[in-house]
Amino acid sequence: MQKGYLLLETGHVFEGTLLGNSLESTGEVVFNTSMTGYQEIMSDPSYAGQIIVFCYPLVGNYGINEADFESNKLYIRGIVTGEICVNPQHFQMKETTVDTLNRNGINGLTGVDTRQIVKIIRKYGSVKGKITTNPSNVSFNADTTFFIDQVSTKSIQKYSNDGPHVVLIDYGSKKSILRALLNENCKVTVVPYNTTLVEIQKLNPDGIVLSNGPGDPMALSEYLKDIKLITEMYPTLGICLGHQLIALAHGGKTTKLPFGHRGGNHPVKEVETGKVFITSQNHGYVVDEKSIINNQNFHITYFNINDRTVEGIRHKQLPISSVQFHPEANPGPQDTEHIFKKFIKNIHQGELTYAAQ
Ligand SMILES: NC(=O)CC[C@H](N)C(=O)O
Repeated sequence: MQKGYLLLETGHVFEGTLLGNSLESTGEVVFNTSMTGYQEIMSDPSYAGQIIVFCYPLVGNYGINEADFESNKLYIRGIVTGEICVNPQHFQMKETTVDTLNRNGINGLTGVDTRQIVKIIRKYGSVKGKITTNPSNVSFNADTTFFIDQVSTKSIQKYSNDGPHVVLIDYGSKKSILRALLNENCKVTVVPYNTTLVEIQKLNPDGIVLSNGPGDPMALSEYLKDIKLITEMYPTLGICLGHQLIALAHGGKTTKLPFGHRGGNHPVKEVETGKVFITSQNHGYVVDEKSIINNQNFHITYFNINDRTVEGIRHKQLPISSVQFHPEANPGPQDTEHIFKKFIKNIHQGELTYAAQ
């Protein structure tokens, strides 16, 4: 058992026990309020470069299995827990959480009052932090890594099926998005984030999905022109980062939330029906409300009940829609699975819309 520390750029220091076999790592410290789903959270590529503080006091009690990974590799910079279970039990379990951290060279710290860290992040906003063995090492270098390059697929991946052909643009897509599309019988082609408009046209898709992904959506500004054209050619669904990119491509704006939404119980209201859905979320940026209200072509379809931020938008004429939350769930509620069904319906109706132009 080695002593370790979480140092925050606010000057706060937390002492705990080091997990994993990497001795030092730095990243944006974010908290997740989900009570379960640590495996999906740790393997969600949208967390690339971040240190995840789990609010739920115990992590690891049902181990890690083969089925629930959201990516093949872990891209996080570390986890911080109140308690870690070193002797988990579950019939599907293949390894412990600490085994997974070690296998991926990821750092961790346990035995820390994570509620205190959450209070600090809520007070100061998003903060940088460091997991280290040396509590006096308080320098924080600016991290300008472009993570999408690391998390996106390097080559085109094809999945055959009988339904409509969907091109999934991979900015660090969770596996659950692919699973949800295959579940809807879609033939899916996963393409790298920098695939050009012409290359996508050659694939002859029936619809496009823009995936989730890490970092500031503005880091992809050079691709916005192509994204706008693609969305105007094919029925499109954007999820999380994909949603932010659609908004930006069509003249909207994004801003950074003080400490983000990360958890499995975020209530969103559907404007059209007044229905409330409980959603799975993981984002630090958000589409600016005014920039959509002032946009002639888009309207807001969902908003967050806790802070009234934008949770979904739709084009007024074309079948382009996007959501900030995660309809693919995992972890978290599956209440918004119907978003995928609506998208497939849009694809069929979209054929008519585009043919009429
Ligand atoms: N899950 C996501 O796609 C996150 C989108 C973006 N990186 C954000 O933090 O807002």
